[in-house]
Amino acid sequence: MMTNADPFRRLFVQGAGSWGTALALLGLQTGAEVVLWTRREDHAAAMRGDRENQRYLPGVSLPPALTITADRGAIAGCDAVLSVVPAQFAGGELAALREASGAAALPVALCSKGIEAETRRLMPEVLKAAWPEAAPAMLSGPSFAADVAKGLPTAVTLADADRDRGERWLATLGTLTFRPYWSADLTGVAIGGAVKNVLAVACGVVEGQGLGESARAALMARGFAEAARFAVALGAKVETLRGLSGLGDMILTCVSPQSRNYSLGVALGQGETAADILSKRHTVAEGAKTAPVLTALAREHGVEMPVAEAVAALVAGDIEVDDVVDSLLSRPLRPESPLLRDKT
Ligand SMILES: NC(=O)c1ccc[n+]([C@@H]2O[C@H](COP(=O)([O-])OP(=O)(O)OC[C@H]3O[C@@H](n4cnc5c(N)ncnc54)[C@H](O)[C@@H]3O)[C@@H](O)[C@H]2O)c1
Ligand SMILES: O=P(O)(O)OC[C@H](O)CO
Repeated sequence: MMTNADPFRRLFVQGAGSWGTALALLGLQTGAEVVLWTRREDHAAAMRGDRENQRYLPGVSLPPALTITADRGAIAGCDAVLSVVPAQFAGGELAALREASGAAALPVALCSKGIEAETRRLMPEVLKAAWPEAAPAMLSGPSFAADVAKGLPTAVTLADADRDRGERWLATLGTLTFRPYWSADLTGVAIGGAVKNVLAVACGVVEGQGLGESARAALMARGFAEAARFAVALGAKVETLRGLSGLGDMILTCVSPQSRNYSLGVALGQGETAADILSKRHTVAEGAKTAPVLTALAREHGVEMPVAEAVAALVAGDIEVDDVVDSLLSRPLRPESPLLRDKT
């Protein structure tokens, strides 16, 4: 137990991809009753039959205590929700769950890392629009589902503007090996998680092009600077970006072949097209959908984000990979001071 706060007792986990499944198992470990919801009945039936999520988290047993369902009505009696649906589907799924709950005023921890393309909303704004009665929290940080499911040490940020409710989330999810740290800055946590996916694609491109680790480190540092400028422009705290959900997750995702976003970048760097790569996968690489909406939002706020712009152009197929590298390398030389300058 990490805190003396009362944990939530019955969790509804919305989304049975790899991360939803790993988080559902964490909830069971801290003693909660957990309902794992998937949108497809055949997926629910397969998981119930196999006691394994073979599609998204193979090799991990799902204990009998875990309730697995495709029925949103199972939210009845739950006292908290973890929403783990890819960012582009989160709004619709949250609205449907609100209806199933009878518009209940439940705490909802948003665990997706992206920006809704259609509305340019960050995840807390998506929740507010879809389910205004819900009390928002954000869970984000360096954490591969497979690592968490194996019980490997992991630390993340849990943001909730209400400290007491935040402590309840820490009590609900914290274990000896999974360490959530509280923050009040939901906007900063939402931005860190969304932007790091885009930067990871860029770092993968550097790897795919064989440009070397020095180039990748430079790109990470410049990418962090643009992420921090963007976050400050949207009212987030720069220290949040320096924490687990910002810099921490960027370090993990920008160097690891285990990352879907980094792997997408590697394939782009090797000359494949985004359309081809994404059509072959059934898992999400959130950075592909986030890059264009991120750059649009940045322009709206007067923040230049050249790394994100390059990723957006590459994913859209508007530019060749060689030209992306040339454009990044040919930017003018000038003082570094990344956080003092809001326009490059
Ligand atoms: N996997 C991780 O290690 C990890 C860690 C932290 C955060 N996240 C974040 O969690 C979120 C979910 O990712 P994941 O890795 O669990 O997904 P996944 O790639 O493992 O699985 C895909 C998920 O998308 C769902 N999906 C696909 N099409 C859909 C649709 N039309 N409507 C609703 N849902 C649909 C599937 O049902 C499945 O739950 C993402 O935002 C991701 O960035 C993932
Ligand atoms: O596989 P990725 O790139 O979606 O990254 C997963 C997690 O977000 C890492 O923290």
